[in-house]
Amino acid sequence: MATVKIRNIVLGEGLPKIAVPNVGTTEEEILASAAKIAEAKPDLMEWRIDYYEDGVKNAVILSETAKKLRDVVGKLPILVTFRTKNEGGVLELTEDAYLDLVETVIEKRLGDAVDIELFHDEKRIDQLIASAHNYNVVVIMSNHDFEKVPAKDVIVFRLKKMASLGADVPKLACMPHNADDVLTLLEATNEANKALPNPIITMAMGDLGKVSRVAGQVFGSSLSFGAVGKVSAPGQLSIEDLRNAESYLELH
Ligand SMILES: O=C1C[C@@](O)(C(=O)O)C[C@@H](O)[C@@H]1O
Repeated sequence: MATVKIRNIVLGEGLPKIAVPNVGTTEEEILASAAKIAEAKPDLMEWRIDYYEDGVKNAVILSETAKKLRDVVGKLPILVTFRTKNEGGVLELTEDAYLDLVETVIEKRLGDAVDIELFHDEKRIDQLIASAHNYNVVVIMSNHDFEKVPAKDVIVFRLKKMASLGADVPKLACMPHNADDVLTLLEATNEANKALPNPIITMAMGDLGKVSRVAGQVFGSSLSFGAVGKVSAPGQLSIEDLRNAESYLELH
């Protein structure tokens, strides 16, 4: 399997990596959470900029905060994510505003990796992926269904589609309502992981989905999101629980 390097971490090799979301809403909160997150030593910090309205509205403010954030976390890899409202995010943006914001994140190199959602204008997505690669920014492409778990073939299709568009790491999160739904997500993960050269990331959300967040080694998800303080999605475990579960379940 091909691996993907984000600064000093390698996705698709060894234990699934742990990302902690930073959901601060002001610069002060963002920097304070970053200090706590860095102290907990995850593999990566996800900066959820949809929580940071002032920064989303003003690229200068966003860049200034990004510089301070880098000083606080040192070498810790940073994934910058604007999650749209349709896919579980906090702020509403027009299609163009979303795509322009992602472009700013890439061209100002606000992080080492960027989240780009699959379901947007394909031409712009193509350009953004090309630009990210020019700027040496890793592309984690994502899709979220907060209502349900799509059919297995749909999940596999979406993950393959992301890879075919040039994403480095395809990612999908969905909401199960019963055990069958969780199995569907896990089966799709196993199938996509075998079919694709890319490391992938999947999770079922909510309490039912928790088991999927610790099952990456078995079914093929290369990263799991754990919380330091506030969660950014339902069912996220604390970083301590996630770390303990991963080492307990380690394959030898
Ligand atoms: O895509 C994801 C996954 C996630 O939704 C989760 O369920 O852990 C959390 C988000 O912050 C992140 O962008």
